[in-house]
Amino acid sequence: MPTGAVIEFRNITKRFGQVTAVNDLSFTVEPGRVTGFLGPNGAGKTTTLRILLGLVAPTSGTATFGGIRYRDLPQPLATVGAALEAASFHPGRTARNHLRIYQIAAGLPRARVDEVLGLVGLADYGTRRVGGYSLGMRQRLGLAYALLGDPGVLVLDEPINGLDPEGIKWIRGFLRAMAAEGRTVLVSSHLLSEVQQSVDDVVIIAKGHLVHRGPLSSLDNEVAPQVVVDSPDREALIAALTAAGLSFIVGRTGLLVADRDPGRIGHLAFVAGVELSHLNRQKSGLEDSFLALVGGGDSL
Ligand SMILES: Nc1ncnc2c1ncn2[C@@H]1O[C@H](COP(=O)(O)OP(=O)(O)OP(=O)(O)O)[C@@H](O)[C@H]1O
Repeated sequence: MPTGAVIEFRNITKRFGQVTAVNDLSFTVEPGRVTGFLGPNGAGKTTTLRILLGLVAPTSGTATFGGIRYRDLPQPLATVGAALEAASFHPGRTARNHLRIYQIAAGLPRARVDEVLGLVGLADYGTRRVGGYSLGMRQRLGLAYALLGDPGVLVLDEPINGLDPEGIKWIRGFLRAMAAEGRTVLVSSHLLSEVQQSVDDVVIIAKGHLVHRGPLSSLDNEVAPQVVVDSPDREALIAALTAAGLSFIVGRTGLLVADRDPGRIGHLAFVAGVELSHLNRQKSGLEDSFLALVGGGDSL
């Protein structure tokens, strides 16, 4: 059975000219667990993963597997399986031929190709040209490639993107099974809701900075916008809240105000002459905490 290694990012910074894509990022990812690497589009997730896999040089800092940088790993395919993009397969080649190329290059047994196709549910499609694959099937092929060397670490960039409900259900079980076997599983996503049912731990970044890390449950009430309020005239309500110096974020159910007292918000709206359509006190859910941590829903 493969052994998972600890992934460690230590003070990773990456600048592209004027843009600081990743800013002094440090965290570890543990074996035997699925870790969600979350943040809005542009937060720096892909850059961080590319640094981990030796595809981009960091401006400073180190990223290692069990203390070893990717490029120094004696057997990279047997240590780390990565799926960064789903689209880069030659359309005229069959899935089996794609995998054969890597299997031969890595000196793996030929039978491994059909094994991994079976593991990702593509056993019946291995002889089809990849050009005819759906996005979901290409995602699965990317996973098959990642699994070729039976690695102890899986690094997957947005693996749920483009999957249909059946595929989403499948990959959730797949990620769980991989971690249950002792692997280290790091999965990026810009949507917490997408991975919520699959992850044990979360690492959340925004604008290249770490904003939260811990077990998924640590997000519950991590940030506590306690009152949900809405109005048929939302702009007037926003103006009244802003004038009162109250901070809020725009959630799915209304404005989430960082205040514990609905009576106070109701009074404030009454004084400002703003009709309310919704007012209640709420324990913030995981998604609302996530949105608050990454700076609201605007950029999602
Ligand atoms: N090669 C590059 N040259 C210049 N800027 C870049 C480059 N790669 C990334 N960036 C910038 O770095 C920031 C982080 O991008 P990155 O792709 O890592 O974010 P992300 O969290 O993966 O977002 P997404 O989910 O949209 O890919 C963005 O502002 C992006 O425009």
